[in-house]
Amino acid sequence: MTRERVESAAYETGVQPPAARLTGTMEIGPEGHLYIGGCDTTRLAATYGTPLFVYDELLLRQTIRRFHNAFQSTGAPYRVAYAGKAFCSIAMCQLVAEEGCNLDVVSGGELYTALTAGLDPALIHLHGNNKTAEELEYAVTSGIGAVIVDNFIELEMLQEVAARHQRTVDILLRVAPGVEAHTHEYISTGQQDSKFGFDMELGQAEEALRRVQSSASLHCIGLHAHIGSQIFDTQGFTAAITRMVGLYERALALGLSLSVLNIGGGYGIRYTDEDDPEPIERQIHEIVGTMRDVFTTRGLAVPEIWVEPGRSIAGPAGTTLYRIGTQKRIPGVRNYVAIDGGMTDNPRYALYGAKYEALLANRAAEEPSGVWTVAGKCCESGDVVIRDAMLPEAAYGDILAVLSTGAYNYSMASHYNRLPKPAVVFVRDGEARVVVARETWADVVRMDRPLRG
Ligand SMILES: Cc1ncc(COP(=O)(O)O)c(C=O)c1O
Ligand SMILES: N[C@@H](CCCC[NH3+])C(=O)O
Repeated sequence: MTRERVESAAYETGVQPPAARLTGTMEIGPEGHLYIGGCDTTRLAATYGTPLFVYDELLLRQTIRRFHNAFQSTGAPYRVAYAGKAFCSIAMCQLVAEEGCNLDVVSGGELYTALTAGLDPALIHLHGNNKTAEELEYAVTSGIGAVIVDNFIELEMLQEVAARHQRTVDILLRVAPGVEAHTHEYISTGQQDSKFGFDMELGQAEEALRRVQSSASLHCIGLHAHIGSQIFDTQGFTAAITRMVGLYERALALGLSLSVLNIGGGYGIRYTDEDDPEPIERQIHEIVGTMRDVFTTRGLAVPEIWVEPGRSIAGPAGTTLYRIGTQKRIPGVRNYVAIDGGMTDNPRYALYGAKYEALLANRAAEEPSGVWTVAGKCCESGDVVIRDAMLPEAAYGDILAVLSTGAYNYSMASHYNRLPKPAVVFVRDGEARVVVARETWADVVRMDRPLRG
C-alpha cells in the first residue's frame, strides 16, 4: 500500500493519525486500532503474545525495489547485498533472495541460516574482522560467492583453506579509508582508528594486494569499505570512493583484475523528527555519479558498484508491540510506564542513546497528552526503550507500538534476566505469518546442564 493510500485510509475513516509518523502499509482502523499489512495489531498481540516484532512485508520488498530502481535508472552495473546483521532469519533470507539481492553474513551462524533458507551459496558474502578457522572452512566448502578479507592473518588462513580444498576463492579486500562518518562513535567504522580492514594510510592495503597477487588460490575481485551506520548524507561515501580510486588503480597496475568497488551499507533512516536522511534514490545517484567521475577522470573503467544496506531495508518495516504494565509517577521529576520487554529486545537506547517514536496500538488515533519514559522490565535503570515518549494517558494492558524497530533489535536481543526472545511475524494483505517462534521458559534453560547426574 502506498503512502497516499495510507493517508486516504485514515482520512476516509475520519481518524487523523497521531503525531508519530505511520509508514508503509500502516493505517488506523475505524475503531482506532493500528493496522499493519492489513492486520489489526491488537489482534496480533492477543494471538501471538507480546513483545512481538511485526514486519510489514510489502515495505521490506518496496524498499529493496527502491535500491534496484535507483541503480537501474543510472544504468550502472551494481549489486545490492542485504546486510543480514540487521535482521537475519530464514524467512528474511528467502525474501531478500526473492527480491534479487545478495546477502552479507557476518558469522557462521548467519551463514548457516542463509544456507538453511536454501539460498544459492554464490549469492552470499562473508564479512568479519575475526573470522574463525571454522567459519572460513565453512565458507569455502559451501562455495560462497565472496569473502571480504579484513586482515593479514585472515588472508593467510583463507589461502591455506582454499588451497587445501583446491578451490579458488573470490575475495574483496576491506580497507579503512580514513573517512569519519557523521554518526554515533560506536557505529562509525571508516576512520583510521578502527578495528576493521587494512589501513590505507600506512600502506597495509597495498601490501595486502601484493600478497593476494602472488596467491594461486585467492582471486581479488575488488575493494570494500564500510564507513559506518545511520548516515544521513553521501559526503562520507563519496569521500571514501575518492580515496579508494588510487588504491584501485595501483591494484590494476600490480596485475590484479579488479572489477568491483563495494562501499558498504550505512544508509540512515528516520526514527524521530530529529532524523532527516537523504532519500535512497538521491544517495545512490550521487554515489554512482562520483564513481563515474573519479574513475573516468583517471581513464579507468567504472567498476561494478556494490552496496550493503541493512538498517534502511529492515528498520522502517519493523514495529515492536508491547503490553503496558505498571506505572510510576514521580511528580515534578518523571513519569514511568513499564512494558513487558525492554533492553532485551531493544538495547539501542542503552547502547547509543537511540530515540524512537511510539503510539498506543489500541488507541492509535488519540493525540499524545503527556511525556512518559518507557522503561523495560529488567533489573537496571538503564533499561529504557524511549526516554521521553509523547503518549496518551496509558493504562494497564494497553498495547504500545514502538516504530522503526526492524533493524538491530531482534538481532541484538538477549536473554538478560532470562527473558525468552519474542516472536517475529511478517504481515501482508491481512495475513500474519510467524517467521520466528516465541521462546518459552523451557527454551531459556534448554542449553543448561545440571551440576550433577
Ligand atoms: C560491513 C558492513 N556492511 C553493511 C553493514 C550494514 O549497515 P547498515 O545497517 O547501516 O546499512 C554493516 C553494519 O554497519 C557492516 O559492518
Ligand atoms: N547495531 C548497530 C549498528 C551496527 C552496524 C553493524 N556494523 C545499531 O543498532 O545501530
